[in-house]
Amino acid sequence: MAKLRVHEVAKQLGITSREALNKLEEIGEFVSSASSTIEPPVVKRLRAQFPDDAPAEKAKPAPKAAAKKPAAKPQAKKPAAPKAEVSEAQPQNAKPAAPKPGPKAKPVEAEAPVAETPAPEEPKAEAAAPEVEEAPKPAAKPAAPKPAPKPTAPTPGPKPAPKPAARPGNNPFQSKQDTTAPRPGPRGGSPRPGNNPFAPQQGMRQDQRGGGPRPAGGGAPKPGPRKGAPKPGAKPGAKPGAKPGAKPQQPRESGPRPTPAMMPDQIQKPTPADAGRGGPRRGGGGGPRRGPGRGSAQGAFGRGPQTGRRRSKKRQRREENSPQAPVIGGVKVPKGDGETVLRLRRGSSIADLAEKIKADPAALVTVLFHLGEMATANQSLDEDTFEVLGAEIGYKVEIVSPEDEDREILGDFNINLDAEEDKADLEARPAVITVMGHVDHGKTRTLDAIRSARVRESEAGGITQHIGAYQVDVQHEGKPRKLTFIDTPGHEAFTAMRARGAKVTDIAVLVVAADDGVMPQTIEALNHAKAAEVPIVVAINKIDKEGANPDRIRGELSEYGLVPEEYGGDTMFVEISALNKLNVDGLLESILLTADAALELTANPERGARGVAIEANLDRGRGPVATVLVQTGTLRVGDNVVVGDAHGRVRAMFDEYGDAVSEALPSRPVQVLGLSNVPRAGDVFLVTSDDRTARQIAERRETAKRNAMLARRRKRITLEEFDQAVAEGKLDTLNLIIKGDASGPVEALEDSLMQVDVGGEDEVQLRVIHRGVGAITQNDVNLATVDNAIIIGFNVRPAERVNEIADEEGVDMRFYTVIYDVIDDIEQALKGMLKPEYEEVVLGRAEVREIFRSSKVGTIAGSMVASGVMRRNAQVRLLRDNKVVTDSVTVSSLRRFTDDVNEVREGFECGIGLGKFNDIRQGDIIENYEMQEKPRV
Ligand SMILES: Nc1nc2c(ncn2[C@@H]2O[C@H](COP(=O)(O)OP(=O)(O)OP(=O)(O)O)[C@@H](O)[C@H]2O)c(=O)[nH]1
Repeated sequence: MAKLRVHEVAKQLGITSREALNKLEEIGEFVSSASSTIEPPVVKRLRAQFPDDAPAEKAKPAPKAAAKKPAAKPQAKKPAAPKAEVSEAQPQNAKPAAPKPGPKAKPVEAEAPVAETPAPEEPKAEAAAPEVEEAPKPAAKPAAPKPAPKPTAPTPGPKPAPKPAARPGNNPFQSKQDTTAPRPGPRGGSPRPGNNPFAPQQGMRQDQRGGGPRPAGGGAPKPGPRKGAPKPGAKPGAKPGAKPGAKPQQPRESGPRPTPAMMPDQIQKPTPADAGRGGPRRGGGGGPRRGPGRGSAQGAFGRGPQTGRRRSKKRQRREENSPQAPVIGGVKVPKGDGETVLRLRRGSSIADLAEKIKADPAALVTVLFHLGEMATANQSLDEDTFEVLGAEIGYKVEIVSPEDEDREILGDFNINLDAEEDKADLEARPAVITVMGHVDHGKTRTLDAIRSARVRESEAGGITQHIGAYQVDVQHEGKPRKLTFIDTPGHEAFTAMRARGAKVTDIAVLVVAADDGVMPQTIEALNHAKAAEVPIVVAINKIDKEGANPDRIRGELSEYGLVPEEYGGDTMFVEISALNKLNVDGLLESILLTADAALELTANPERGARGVAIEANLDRGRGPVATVLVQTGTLRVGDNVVVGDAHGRVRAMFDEYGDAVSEALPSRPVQVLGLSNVPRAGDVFLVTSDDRTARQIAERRETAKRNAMLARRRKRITLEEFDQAVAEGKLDTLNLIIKGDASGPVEALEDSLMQVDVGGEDEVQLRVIHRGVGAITQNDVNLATVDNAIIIGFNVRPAERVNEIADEEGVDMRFYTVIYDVIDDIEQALKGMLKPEYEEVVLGRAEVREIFRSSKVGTIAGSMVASGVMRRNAQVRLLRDNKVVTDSVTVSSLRRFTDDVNEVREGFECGIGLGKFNDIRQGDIIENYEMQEKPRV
């Protein structure tokens, strides 16, 4: 029988084509245009919508049309499945239920009774509905249009191969089977789409479209309502011939459990759709006609079609209201706008991130998994991982620096270390000085000379204790002044404290032996002081020695930017003999003059003390003992203090003479007893209002420290990333530390580097912040840590344990034996050309055995992994007859059966999607490869 077109039917009904189309859509039929043909059952239903014409229609196709579409529509309309694939799969199942019988009147009748059986199941379907609603809506719409084409399909086979599909489900590449066996599937569930790795996507979908599904689903359900409903019991046995036994069950199976192998989501999703809509409609096409049995089932779940529609709208609304709930890696996570910054502490876990964005940690774990990283929800992640994860879900994740973190901790206790002091409260404080210089140039002796020359009268000649620092009295311009010396010579302690963010030193005294001249560690110390922007006073020592040549020192240091005042510069050079205590006063005076000229040293003594721990140890008798340098405020016995992660009440304080003191003013070093444990040098200490606060701060710091240990240390700059850092505005200077086996090559290297063309004026700068001879030491790493420098080792290696420290700190150390290689690398890094070298590594090959098309994911290559492994997101080269068809695509989807997987190993079948690239054919070879970074030699 010729099928009618929409406009023809419209004409018969005396309505416009538009109205007809609208009505069709309203009843769940999607027809693309007025010239589209529609199936007789649909015609009938359409006519039924216009009662006046009812009689006329009955005369026509009424009998067979029965109730095909209704069932189908519901599914179609419903977004049902979260994944398009699934939603499509359903229709299949649904339709199959009522295979082809539809067209024939008899089968329909036979189904009637059957239809009733399904009813009870509907409830279940409904129950499942919520889950379905959770599913991403997007799929819904796409699915809907598909139903339209079906009208044509129904006709095809009156009786879909009864038991055609001989368990196609067992075929991993079922699509084919699907195409042929779509109808059978619905029935007894013979198709077993669940076993088809590609079922959700292609096979099933296509089937659906093919029309098989619909007719089936539609046919089955309707029959019930129309014919069956009125006289439920009458027909049951009537037409069993068609497949009596089978049909009754089909309707149910169609949705809920198509096949045992089917995935749960597939099973559940379809069900609701079918039940919600199909059920009711079938049941009676409306309350009134409904048969008793059915009525009851429907009654429990609302009014069929309407319920479904209402839910659909609700879902739609929800969808619109939460447009930021994308599906990433198959899970739903709230999506950020790409700008929102999330600040996380070091050592934070996925659970912490999830809490901030109110997401399900498990979902984030899945997203991360799809990004190629595996982590549990409570595992600490490093900065890079958070960055990648954040980018994926639309957030900028920032890991707070240790300094910021501490600031935040203190902020929680209303303590602000950066708060400006009221100028009126500020009073002058003594300068704090560190003595640095090359080995054996006399640092210790200089400190001794100062100490012994300036100790308090009563202590003259007496023994002072080493507590890490001491204070001396000086008469300057007729006024008594004080100076505080850090009693640990060398820049190691200085750098270590600086690396911890503590700024202790106000002035550096650079000791240079007049008989030896400027040596590597002289420069090293000089660089450290410069990096810390600390003014320098040069003590030219050992002038008593023969061969002492102070002017040579002045000249040499001028080359390093320390120009003596007498040469027109602003650095004070003082000639001393530490051994003979010669001109120690001159040195002290120069220090004071420099302090007065270059610095404004003030502090507010009238407040709770704050400062830095200079050194600490565990004393067998006294417990933890820490020397702290008060930087502001006054520390008193009885104060509650917190130093790093140690806390306690100051039980007693001692000065450098071993005398007990009751209070310490700014710049005063004192030994403190009463702490809970031993702090580290460089830890900040502060007085708190009560012991509870001190304890809580200490605990928070301890936790932060532990977290930091757990998380991998943040990466500092590497040569390869330098251009990126410049591009991002994070850096404009490439700091280098050069260590070599001899001073000659080091100097030559530095000279050459200085000649490197660094580009235009506003381009980047190259700065050698330190150079030296010998192994790379912890100091070098410390300096690199502080100044974000890269260490160049020229014919030298790191000293013991330094490798680990550099690794922990994320410091990039590079080793060379050829000077030109260094120049080359630096040059390229400056030009942004120093890209890591990569080499291609083939991961595996797969043979394409079947091709499946899916409207959602495009072409899927049903393949067998012939060797190696297929990995999701890895690059792919597609070979056809050994010729490369493309090598610029990646594995965008990888499935084993219905599961998304990250990799599939040799000997297993899988479905491979190459994104938008669809030119895949049977027999093609998919070569999976990745570019791996080649270690530089
Ligand atoms: N003649 C003379 N010898 C000095 C003078 N200052 C220090 N020395 C000697 O130089 C040697 C090293 O002095 P230290 O003070 O230990 O030198 P340092 O820089 O502290 O050495 P390290 O701690 O090893 O880095 C000692 O033997 C001192 O006696 C000086 O002014 N004149």
